[in-house]
Amino acid sequence: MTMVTQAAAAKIPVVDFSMDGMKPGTSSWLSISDDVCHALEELGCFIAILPNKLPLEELHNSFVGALKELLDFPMDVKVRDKKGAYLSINPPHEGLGVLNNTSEEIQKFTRHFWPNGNDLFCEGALEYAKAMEELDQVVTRMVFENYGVEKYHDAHVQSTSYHLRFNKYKNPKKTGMDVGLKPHTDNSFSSILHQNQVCGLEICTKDRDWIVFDPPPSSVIYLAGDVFQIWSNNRIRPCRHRVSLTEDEVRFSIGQFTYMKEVVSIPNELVDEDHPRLYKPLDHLEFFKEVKYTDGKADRTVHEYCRI
Ligand SMILES: O=C(O)CCC(=O)C(=O)O
Ligand SMILES: [Fe+2]
Repeated sequence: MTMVTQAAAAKIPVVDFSMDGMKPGTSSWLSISDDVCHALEELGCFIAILPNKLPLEELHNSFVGALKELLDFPMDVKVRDKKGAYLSINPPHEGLGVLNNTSEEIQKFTRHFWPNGNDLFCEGALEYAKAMEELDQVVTRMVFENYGVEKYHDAHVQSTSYHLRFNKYKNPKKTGMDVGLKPHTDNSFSSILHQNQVCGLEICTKDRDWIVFDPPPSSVIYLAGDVFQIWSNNRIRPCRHRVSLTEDEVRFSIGQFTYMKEVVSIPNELVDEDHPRLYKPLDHLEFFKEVKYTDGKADRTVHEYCRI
């Protein structure tokens, strides 16, 4: 295993979205756009400090606090009529997903577990999902603008579907297992992760060092997935990450993953002599129909699927 480094040279960039008056076209917007693009090209991720309007502290006391109760439901409740939404990728890991996190789906998901309702969970999840959706749209807009292809951004937003997943990792001291998730990149366009107070997410640098995600207050981590790389014709680096369980505690995390409903094609503006077209247009949903999983491992990557 490679060393986990916390050296000052290998830090995850922090981008602050909480500044007042950050509007498209302003100098702070442009400078943040540069930071976002640079971080996604170099490391495939950055830490985002969220706008103050999202009361993350409160959400921790309500919605994040309910994750324990959620993942403690008996297995038959967790798997029942939630096709594909229950998932155990590695023995210490369990995840439950809302496959299309519209408010209707989040309400349906809540009623499945709490037939008499659970407003704290449902409203917290809705508020969280909305804030992550907004963050994703700001980030993709910044990248599209930075590459001079902002005219495609509205269509991109229209084509995006958002999925939530609530993850639990059992206590490693109790199970004797410390690998939460093996190293991987996500087959999403983008992923946004948030965790309870238990660390464990690690990011792989270009030099193959692993850096621990130790979040500052009010923050999440934004990760580029495989499809972001494909869309950008290899400019954006998909973030390689893993989960190592080192603390004597149960770990919870929340992921929001974006998938594209329409075919993803590389914008012509991003193809030139220095950047020949590397990928065929990708039907992301078709990919998910064709890919086969064994023990949580896919039989092909999105890259293999659409590489020219
Ligand atoms: O739990 C985490 O922090 C990471 C989750 C993750 O990498 C995934 O669900 O793909
Ligand atoms: Fe992941």
